[in-house]
Amino acid sequence: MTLAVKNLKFSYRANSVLDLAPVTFEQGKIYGIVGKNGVGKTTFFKTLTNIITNYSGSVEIDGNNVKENPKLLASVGIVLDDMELYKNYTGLFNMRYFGGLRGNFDEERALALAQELNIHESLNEKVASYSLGMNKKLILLISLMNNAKILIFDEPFRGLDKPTVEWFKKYLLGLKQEGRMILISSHVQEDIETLADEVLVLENGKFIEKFDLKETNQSYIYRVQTDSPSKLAALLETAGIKFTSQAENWLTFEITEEVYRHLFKQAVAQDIEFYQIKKESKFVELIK
Ligand SMILES: Nc1ncnc2c1ncn2[C@@H]1O[C@H](COP(=O)(O)OP(=O)(O)OP(=O)(O)O)[C@@H](O)[C@H]1O
Repeated sequence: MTLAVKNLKFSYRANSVLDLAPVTFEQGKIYGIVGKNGVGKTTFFKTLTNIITNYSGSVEIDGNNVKENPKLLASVGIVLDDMELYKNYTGLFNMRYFGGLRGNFDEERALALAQELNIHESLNEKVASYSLGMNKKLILLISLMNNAKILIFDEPFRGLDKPTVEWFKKYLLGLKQEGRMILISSHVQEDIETLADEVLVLENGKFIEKFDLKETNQSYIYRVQTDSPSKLAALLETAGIKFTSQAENWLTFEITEEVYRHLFKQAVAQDIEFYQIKKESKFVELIK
């Protein structure tokens, strides 16, 4: 299964938000969609799922146009931050209602998932009485319960407690193994780094960079605070590695893990002490 976006353009009145070159997403992969606040990540997800339809260009699932064939969205699950549930009804009502819209609702599976998410005991209470986290869990449950082949998550971890985030990350990796396609946005670098196979950086309406996080020889940005900045600088210069120096004896440079290991050994041999080491994927620089 593929999800293809072809020359998608969208504006909120005079505010042009998306103007994308063609891009294709494949099954069995997790894609991180990242960018600064307000660049259009949520808008992008809304265009993929017919929440916004007045765009030009096309969104296609296996070559079929989603705007013209909304039934294709039966294979798509989505979680958006501003998603509204029926607050004056119970969690169970919402689960059955949204499940029924799909036509392939498996209540047993949904209840098992509710148990894993630890909201099964609250399903008979009105959603209005739910905490923010419980509300988010119910939205997650609704997106996951239909066995969707394509899953879209806009900031899915916001509002969840740590154990649920850990559970959910493992669950997502399991879904990927099963061959689902997952698109996820998060402002938390670590979430993207631990989950995504590929990261697409959105800026000025376009995906300006794509990073393959599974590439074995990728380089990272290292920041090291050391007791001997001049000795470390000399080491880096000898190795032909460009670096910049910052206040408080921090040095920043971009190298692969293998080169870093070698550099670290050399530093130890020369009695250079590293007080603090920070390692970041390159996409992080683009969204600061
Ligand atoms: N309903 C709307 N009407 C008009 N403009 C909107 C609307 N929703 C979003 N926008 C604007 O569209 C742009 C993209 O917003 P969007 O919410 O898609 O960004 P985002 O990347 O998801 O942001 P964040 O990281 O803050 O969640 C912003 O300039 C925003 O102000």
